[in-house]
Amino acid sequence: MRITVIGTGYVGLVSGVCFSNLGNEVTCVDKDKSKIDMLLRGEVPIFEPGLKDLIEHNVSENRLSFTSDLSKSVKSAEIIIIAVGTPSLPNGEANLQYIEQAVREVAVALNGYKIIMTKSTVPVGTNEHIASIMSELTAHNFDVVSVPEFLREGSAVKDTFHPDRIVIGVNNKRAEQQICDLHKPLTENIIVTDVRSAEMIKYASNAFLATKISFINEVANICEKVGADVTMVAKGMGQDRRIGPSFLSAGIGYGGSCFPKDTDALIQIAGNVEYNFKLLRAVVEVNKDQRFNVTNKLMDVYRDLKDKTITIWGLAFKPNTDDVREAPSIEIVETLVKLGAKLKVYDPIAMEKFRVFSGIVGLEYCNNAMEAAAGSDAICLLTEWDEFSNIDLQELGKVVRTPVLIDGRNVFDENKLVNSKFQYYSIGRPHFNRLKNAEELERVN
Ligand SMILES: NC(=O)C1=CN([C@@H]2O[C@H](COP(=O)(O)OP(=O)(O)OC[C@H]3O[C@@H](n4cnc5c(N)ncnc54)[C@H](O)[C@@H]3O)[C@@H](O)[C@H]2O)C=CC1
Ligand SMILES: O=C(O)[C@H]1O[C@H](OP(=O)(O)OP(=O)(O)OC[C@H]2O[C@@H](n3ccc(=O)[nH]c3=O)[C@H](O)[C@@H]2O)[C@H](O)[C@@H](O)[C@@H]1O
Repeated sequence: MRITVIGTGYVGLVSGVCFSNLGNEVTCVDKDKSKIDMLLRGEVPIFEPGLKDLIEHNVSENRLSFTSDLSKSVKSAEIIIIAVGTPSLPNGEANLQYIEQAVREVAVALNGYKIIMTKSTVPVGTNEHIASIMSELTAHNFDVVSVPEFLREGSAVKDTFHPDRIVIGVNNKRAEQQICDLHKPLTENIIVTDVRSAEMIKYASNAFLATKISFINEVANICEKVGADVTMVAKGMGQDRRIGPSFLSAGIGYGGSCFPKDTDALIQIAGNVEYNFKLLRAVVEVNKDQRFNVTNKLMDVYRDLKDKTITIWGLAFKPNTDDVREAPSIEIVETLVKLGAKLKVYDPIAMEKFRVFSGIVGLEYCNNAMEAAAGSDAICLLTEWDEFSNIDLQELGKVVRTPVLIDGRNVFDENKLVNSKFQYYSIGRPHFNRLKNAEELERVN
């Protein structure tokens, strides 16, 4: 098959690599020329484990190429994959301007029957809207198919090559056959639905995962008050096959380019048909509050943060990515700056993106975890990079000014902390919170 992928973000690049690796001839297109120039130079605009090698391999086999010439690329393709962004509008609704623009450009370039396969996350009814834009601008035949993407950043390559399932929303048998054939080498678990159901499956899946996270975070907050350990609670719950163990890690809440925007969008989709999605509204509200768990604990220890040196370990919204979109770190750092703290920050790969994206000034960016901790009055761990969980706590204890460790992701276990001098606070594990305030800290130091 000859395939054109429009958009070289996570979804576009990883799909492009996947389909070329399966033997198809794939061209990835982006209107952002700087991204295409980088890709042509052999650089990858995003950090994603395994992606660079796969791109190199498929380019060298002449199955994968990059261009900013959408029209030419569309003309030579049989399948056009739409993978452009669908960010939030101020009211939470999905902004479809990039989709509409891309579709218009595709329609104008059409030179015969093609399948338009939408991988971007789009509200229910959007693929019908895409078909109507196409019909207005071209006399050629086409089919529009919804194939929502379920990859996670940080494990995008693995998720794409070994998906739990593929959902194909399609209203036409000929297109169904071609798109099923395209995906068959990846899994036998292909679920064919109507287009609207496929669009809904994507939002419902993300909303359900976000619900699990907010649920366990609320349980964690209660655990702190009743003296239970949320990690034990999650383990005990997760062994029930009806519940499952995943997405029950309590912490500082979910971030990223998708859960926050997709939960907001689903609330709006419901609102547009006069349905108040009360449960999902609560999920979003719980998530917005949860990030302040870290700053609240810091305030419990110090009451006043003026002139205190606070270390931030981790800026990315999750490990193994440099993505900081909607990362809880942004609001936490902003809050601490407002409270007068002096901040030393470190992330293994997301610092440059954080600097540009957050626009927060006056931070000291450090070269490694130890350097960031030197002279610190408290370390706040916000992203569970291995570099942090593997740190030598004895050495760490020697470089900090005051040994306070606030673990927003519950990465340290009790055994590791026993012989360290750290006052350790985590999420939903109250028996770990060994000391309560600055006076007590001064007494032990
Ligand atoms: N990032 C992720 O992990 C996942 C994202 N999704 C969904 O996939 C979609 C894409 O997300 P990302 O890959 O994160 O995108 P992104 O926002 O990182 O990149 C989108 C790219 O599309 C390009 N673009 C926009 N309009 C264009 C046009 N007319 N012609 C050519 N290029 C154009 C932009 O320049 C940009 O490089 C979104 O709807 C998102 O919700 C779904 C699953 C996972
Ligand atoms: O639509 C999307 O873009 C994608 O959104 C998520 O993927 P992603 O945002 O890349 O990463 P996740 O691993 O889901 O993590 C999202 C956030 O939830 C947090 N999280 C996750 C799991 C958990 O138990 N607890 C928790 O706080 C993470 O720290 C992170 O901030 C979904 O998992 C993907 O299936 C989906 O395709």
